[in-house]
Amino acid sequence: MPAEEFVAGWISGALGLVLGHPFDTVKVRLQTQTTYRGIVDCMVKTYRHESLLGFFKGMSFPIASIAVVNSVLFGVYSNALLALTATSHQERRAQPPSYTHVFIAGCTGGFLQAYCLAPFDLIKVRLQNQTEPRAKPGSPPPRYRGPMHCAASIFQAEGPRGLFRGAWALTLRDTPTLGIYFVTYEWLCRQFTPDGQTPSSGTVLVAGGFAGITSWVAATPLDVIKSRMQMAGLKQRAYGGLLDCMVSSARQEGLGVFFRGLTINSARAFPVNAVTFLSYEHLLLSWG
Ligand SMILES: C[N+](C)(C)CCCC[C@H](N)C(=O)O
Repeated sequence: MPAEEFVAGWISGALGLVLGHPFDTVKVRLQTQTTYRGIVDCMVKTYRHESLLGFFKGMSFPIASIAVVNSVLFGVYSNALLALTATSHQERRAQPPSYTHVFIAGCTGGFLQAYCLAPFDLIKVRLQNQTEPRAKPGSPPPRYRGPMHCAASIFQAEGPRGLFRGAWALTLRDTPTLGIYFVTYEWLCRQFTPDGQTPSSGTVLVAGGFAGITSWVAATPLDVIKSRMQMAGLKQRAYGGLLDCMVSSARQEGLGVFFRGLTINSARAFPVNAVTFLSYEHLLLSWG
């Protein structure tokens, strides 16, 4: 496996991520805080209090982790398909796997990547929710000084298990929805590509973008619960568990709570996943 291409894949994954991060910060804030009236209000307040930098809080860890998380997801997906259908990536255009196999392989990849993602995602969410402006003399410092300090504080206060707060909700969110992700991607590619041929770059971009949107739409209800459970360690409000978090959120805020961040999740998902799939396909093609 040539190293340059791995680096290229990581960079394009990272590019997608940087592009999507401001949307992600607004989403996390809308999901876990009640001070904002909507997307625009949240953007304006964030900009006023924290400048453009506010939108990029909590980004360094996801950038560092995307190499691991993406390789686990795509690596496990492809190897699960190999085990299920006995075809390698190159053979799959000529002998396309069934959608059931694609779904099972996607769920397997999703399940395993969720565990790699959990601690990074927790730290990201905690940092994104710090609304204090950057170090102004005289103002109280934010609780976490950065990702390492955040990880160390959680570890000290709660031990290693603390770093996996919300991991269950994350696994439940990602296992089925990554199955949906790969099924949507495969289905759209096959619609626009003559049998046996490799999909064009345009097709890959559109199919990747819509795969991202579809899976995020399906994932949003559990995404809200996941973010709330990750924040629960900090706020006074503690949930008895996943179900308790669902029920009490719905009771207090109505069923609409499960769709918080849906618009913004979808807007972010298109560019991020178009770029991710394009680099994935290009790398595999160039490795031959
Ligand atoms: C399964 N779920 C919808 C949660 C994520 C699927 C897309 C993953 C991609 N890295 C992204 O950040 O958009």
